[in-house]
Amino acid sequence: MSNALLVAGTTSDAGKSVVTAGICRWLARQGVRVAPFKAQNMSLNSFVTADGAEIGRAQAMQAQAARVEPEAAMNPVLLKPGADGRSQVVLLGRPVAEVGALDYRERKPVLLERALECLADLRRRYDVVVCEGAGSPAEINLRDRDIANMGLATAAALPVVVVGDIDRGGVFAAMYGTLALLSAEDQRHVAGWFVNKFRGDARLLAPGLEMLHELTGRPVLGTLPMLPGLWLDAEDSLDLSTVVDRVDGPGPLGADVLRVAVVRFPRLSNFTDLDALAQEPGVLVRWATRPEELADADLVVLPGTRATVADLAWLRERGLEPALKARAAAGLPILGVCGGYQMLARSIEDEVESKAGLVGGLGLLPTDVRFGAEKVLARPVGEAYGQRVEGYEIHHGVVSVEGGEPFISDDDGQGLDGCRVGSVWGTTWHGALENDGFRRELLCEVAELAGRAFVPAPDTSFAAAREARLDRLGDLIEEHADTDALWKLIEGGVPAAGTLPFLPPGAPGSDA
Ligand SMILES: NC(=O)CC[C@H](N)C(=O)O
Repeated sequence: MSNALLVAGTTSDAGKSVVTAGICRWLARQGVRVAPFKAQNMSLNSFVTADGAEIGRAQAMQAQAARVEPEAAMNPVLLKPGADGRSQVVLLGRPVAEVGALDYRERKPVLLERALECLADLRRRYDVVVCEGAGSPAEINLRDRDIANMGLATAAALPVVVVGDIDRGGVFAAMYGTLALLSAEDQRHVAGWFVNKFRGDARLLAPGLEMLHELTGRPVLGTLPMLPGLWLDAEDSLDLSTVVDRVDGPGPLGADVLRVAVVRFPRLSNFTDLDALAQEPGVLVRWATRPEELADADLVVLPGTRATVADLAWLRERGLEPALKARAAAGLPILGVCGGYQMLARSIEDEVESKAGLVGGLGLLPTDVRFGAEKVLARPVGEAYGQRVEGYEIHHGVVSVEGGEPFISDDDGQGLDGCRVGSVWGTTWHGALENDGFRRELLCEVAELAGRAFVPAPDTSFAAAREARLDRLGDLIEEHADTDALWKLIEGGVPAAGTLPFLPPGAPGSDA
């Protein structure tokens, strides 16, 4: 049995992550031990595994869909773009280099080796590995050094399915063109299509699917409907409207809603922290980039960022500093998370991330930040408001606190993390807001400080909401894909030579 499959896409955002997660959940329900894998992910949304490795958030979500523990091998290479066109390369969970696009290209053969080792290891330990590609497999300028799409599929003998987004239009051309621009060797691996985000009449679509099969020799293995309001912490789209379906969701409990404005830093990271707030009935979360947009907010959140000093400079250019200071002086709530918490400090000394040296912070908390070369990756646990708080840490900057009150404490009430002065709070921990009890208490306090008759629902469970969504993805595959054909592909591996037609012209320069 081949026991693996690669899910590629005609474009970024076609829905590879969703299809991968859906296949993982479908297989897990059948009692199959399945693991997700993505050789290389470029994202600022990451997650820390139980053993302290940093991986892409999408693979952590897919591991949850598979009901297995996320681990470094599931995403061996994570690229985190920074302020200066360079990216931090995280290899097997740890940062190893800062590179520009050209130097990165040089490293790819070595990275492919590591990715192949991880994939082989997962295939030994799991019944099935569902791999996700990156971008499009037909990027003809990048094929020679590809490690995430056909470069991986050919090296690891993976059958490939290609997902196309029909909502954008042009899905048949995108699929046909994707195949036709692959070399004969690569084309051998492509075994079928997934049409994603469909919202039309299936009877009208059917002839197109048949024509595509006819034209390419490959069948459509699934036509997945658009799921409105589907929130996934995998997405890098920054589209808060997808986070929660307001029309069908429950309304506020009290007389007022609570307005949360999140400062949209250019290098925003782990904005998934806000998903839990947006899940709360009656909490309206929106982005802000101007002082006027903070004016009527009950809570302003300064979220995490990959580039603290550069994004602090951006915040100042946008004229947000006086607005934040006036808020704090008026006793209105501000919450900083990780990079946002760092900005609230008196001073930031950074020879690592921005190399800017000593920079003045917003001075809203009695704290000072010093960036260290070593990245802190941790999964801490503590308590606040008498509620358990589990979080995760991903940062180079270390905050030292001199005064105020601790925000999160250990069992004995000793400060563990964060600082609070009046209506300004900050914490290094991501994920804190996913803790239901803690989130409700914090929102109650925000409502009181902001003078709103807002009451958090007593029963919102973030974990249950996430689980329900993973189930919907499993349903999507079970109900709308040809699961028998999918299973045959996973078992049978790359179709035998000569069984699938070659579509000309093939990749430029290949001898197909
Ligand atoms: N997760 C974050 O917000 C990181 C903050 C900052 N860029 C650091 O590395 O320290």
